[in-house]
Amino acid sequence: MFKENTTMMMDSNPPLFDQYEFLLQSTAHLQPFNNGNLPTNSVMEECQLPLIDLKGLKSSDEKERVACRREIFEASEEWGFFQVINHGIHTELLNRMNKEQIKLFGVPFEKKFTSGILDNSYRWGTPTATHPNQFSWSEAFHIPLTKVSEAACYGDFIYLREVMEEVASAMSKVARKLAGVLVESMGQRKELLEDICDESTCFLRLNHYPICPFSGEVSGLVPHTDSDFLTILHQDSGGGLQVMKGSQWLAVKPNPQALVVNIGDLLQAWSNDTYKSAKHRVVANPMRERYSIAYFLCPSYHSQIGSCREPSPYRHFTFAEYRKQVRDDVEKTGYKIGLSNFRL
Ligand SMILES: O=C(O)CCC(=O)C(=O)O
Ligand SMILES: [Fe+2]
Repeated sequence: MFKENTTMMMDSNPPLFDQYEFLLQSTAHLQPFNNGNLPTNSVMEECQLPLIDLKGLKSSDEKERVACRREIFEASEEWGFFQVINHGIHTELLNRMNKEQIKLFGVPFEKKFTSGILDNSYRWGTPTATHPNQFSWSEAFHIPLTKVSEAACYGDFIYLREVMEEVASAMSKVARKLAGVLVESMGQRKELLEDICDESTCFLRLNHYPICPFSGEVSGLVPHTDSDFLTILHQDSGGGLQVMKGSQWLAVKPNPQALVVNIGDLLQAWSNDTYKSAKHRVVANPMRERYSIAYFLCPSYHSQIGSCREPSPYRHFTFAEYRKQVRDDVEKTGYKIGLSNFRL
């Protein structure tokens, strides 16, 4: 196990350059193809996502409660993405998390890779990429919620454990509250959500996007939709997150008071496509690194993902089936196909 007092070292970043170069060389004979995924350096309008004040949900005035629920519904229907303020998570906690995250990613690469820290959940680059435009210039830890409290996962990062526990619990509350509103808005009982959501499959993802010298050609995180019910994201102030609306990429303007919320594939399926699981990506940055933390609200593996109203546009499937299909597709093609594989 490693020591927390390791100073920030030049070799903390993974060898993204080598992996990317290798991909470039091994695909040099192929026709270049642009499937619309390539990032762009061109100046893009920053969009203000719908900004929802969650204090409305607690209002003693029923009209205000209804109006807030409607805003959540409409943003999920129109955008699949929104920001929330007065979400109940202290800025001070998020700042502490950010500091611990910087320390964690500052550990030498070899240690992150081999020490087994955070349940062996360290990932970097894109090992499944078969083409440079499938490559993500980033590193991450994906920690199942069931492991967040386990002292053995942290080595000497004792303080990180404390902060992660607090963040996981706070983000979980926000995620469940919002998903509950959305489930009720599609005419379902919110207890159904409580029954099928399970700590063993929910997870936290800590993302780090190192400075990238190829920022015009490669993404920080390739375009994707999330394979969950709903995601809560805290990003730093540097920007870089982009959302697909219609057929256009829009840059999300960071708001230091707000958390970003996005609908995942499973709520899109359950709502018969009323809610949108919108594609999003992170552009790479040649000047500054970026950190974010995401909480993914997921059902237990055996849960059936059905439909709020028959006929459903999708065949019913379990979360385990969905995960397996996504993994198989990525391994075979380099891409996630996602919900369209399940469309009837
Ligand atoms: O870092 C971000 O802003 C986005 C992260 C994300 O989309 C993910 O982890 O699924
Ligand atoms: Fe995502």
